[in-house]
Amino acid sequence: MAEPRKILTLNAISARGLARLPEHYTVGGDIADPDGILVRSANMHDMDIPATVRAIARAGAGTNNIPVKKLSERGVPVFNAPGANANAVKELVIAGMLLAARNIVPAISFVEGLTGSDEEMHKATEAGKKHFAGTELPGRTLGVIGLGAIGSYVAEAAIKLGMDVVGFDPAITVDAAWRLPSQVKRAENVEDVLRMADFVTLHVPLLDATRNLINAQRIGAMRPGAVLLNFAREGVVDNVAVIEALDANKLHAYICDFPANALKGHAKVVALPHLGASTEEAEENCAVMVAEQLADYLENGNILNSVNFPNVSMARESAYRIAVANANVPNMVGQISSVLATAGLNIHNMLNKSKGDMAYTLVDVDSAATDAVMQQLSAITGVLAVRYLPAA
Ligand SMILES: NC(=O)C1=CN([C@@H]2O[C@H](COP(=O)(O)OP(=O)(O)OC[C@H]3O[C@@H](n4cnc5c(N)ncnc54)[C@H](O)[C@@H]3O)[C@@H](O)[C@H]2O)C=CC1
Ligand SMILES: O=C(O)CCC(=O)C(=O)O
Repeated sequence: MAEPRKILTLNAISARGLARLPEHYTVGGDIADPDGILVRSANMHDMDIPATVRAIARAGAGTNNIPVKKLSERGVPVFNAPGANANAVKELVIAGMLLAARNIVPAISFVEGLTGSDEEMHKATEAGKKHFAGTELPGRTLGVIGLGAIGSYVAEAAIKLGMDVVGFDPAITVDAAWRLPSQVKRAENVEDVLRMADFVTLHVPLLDATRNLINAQRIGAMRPGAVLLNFAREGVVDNVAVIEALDANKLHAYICDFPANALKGHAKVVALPHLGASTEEAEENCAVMVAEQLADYLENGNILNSVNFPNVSMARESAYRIAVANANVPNMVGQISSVLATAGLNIHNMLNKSKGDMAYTLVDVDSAATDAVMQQLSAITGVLAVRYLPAA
C-alpha cells in the first residue's frame, strides 16, 4: 500500500495542480510534519522548516524566497517551474511598455480629476490631452537584461511589434538561445544595453550578483527619457536612484511589479502588486508542473527541475529503490556500493549525477533493504539524506 504523504501549502495553489497529486496525499495550509511544501511567494527564510520535509516545490520561477543553501545542506531539493509563467509576465511587460509610451496612467488620472458639465469636461479634455501625447514602439530599441524564459519571450514579442532588440545574458542557456529571434542584437555587458535602449526590461533572478544591478551609476548610462521596466525582483533596482532620475527627467517612467514606500504616489511610477504571474493559465501551469515533480520525487526519487540538485530519472526495474542525496565529493558511490554489497544487496541499476556541490544517487536493489542498511548509508560522511522507496 502507498505510504500516506502530507503536503503543506504556504500560498494558494491552483486546484488543477493539486489534483495532480496522488490520492493518498493530504494537502492543506495547516499540516504538521509535512513530507513536502508547495509555495509561491511566501518568505520561507525565517520559517522553521520541519525535519520531516523532504522537498520544497515553488509554483513559479524565482526561488529567492526559499533558503536554498540551508536546504541543500539537509539534502532537500527545491523544485521550480521553469518557463511555466513566462508568457504571463511577457504580456504584462508589453502592457507596461504601452502604459509608459502612451502615458496612459497619468492620462487616466487626469480624466478622473475632470469636473463640471459634460461640455466643460470635453473642453478640458481637448485642452489637456496634449500633455499626454506619446510615442510608438516600432523603431524604438528595447534592451533586455536576462534572456531566459521570460526575457526571450519579451524579445520575440518586441521584434513582432517592430522594435529593435538588444539583449545581455552572460549565462544564456542553449534552449533560450535557440528561442531567440535572429534579429536580437547581442550586447557584451549591461552598459551596452543601457546605452542603446529606449526601454530597458529586467529579467534576471535576484542573486548577490544582481542586487542593485540598476543603480545611480547605471541609470546615468541610460538614454535621456528612457523607460525602465522591472518585473524581476525589487532588489534588482535601487528605488531611490530611480526616483532621483525620474525627478531629474532623466527617466521618463518606471514600471514595476514591486510596490514600495519610496515609489508610492510618484506620477511617473506605475507599481503593480506582483501581478506578473497572476493569470489563470500561469497559476495552473506552474502548479501542475511542480505537483508532478514533487510527487515523482516523493514516490520514485526522480528529480526534474530542481534548482539545487541535478536532473536524475531512472525507470523502476526492481521493487526496492534507495535514494541518496550527498555532497559532491570523491568516493561517495564507492562507499554506498560497499554498504549495499556488505549487506548482500545486489545492485540492479544505479545512477549518480552531480550539480555544483550537490550529488544524487538512485540505486535499485534486487531485495528489500533493512533499517540497519539505511542507517549505515546515512552514517557515511557526506551523505545528507537517504530515503527508502519500495514500490507501492
Ligand atoms: N513578476 C513576476 O510575477 C515574476 C517574476 N519573475 C522573476 O523573473 C526572473 C526571471 O525569470 P525566468 O526568465 O523565468 O528565469 P530564467 O532562469 O529562465 O532566466 C533568467 C536569466 O537571467 C540570466 N542572468 C542571471 N544573471 C544575470 C546577469 N547578471 N545579467 C544578465 N542576465 C543574467 C540567466 O543566465 C538566465 O538566462 C525570476 O528569477 C523571478 O525573479 C519570474 C516570474 C514571475
Ligand atoms: O507566484 C507568484 O505570483 C509570483 C511569481 C514569481 O514571482 C515567480 O515565479 O518568480
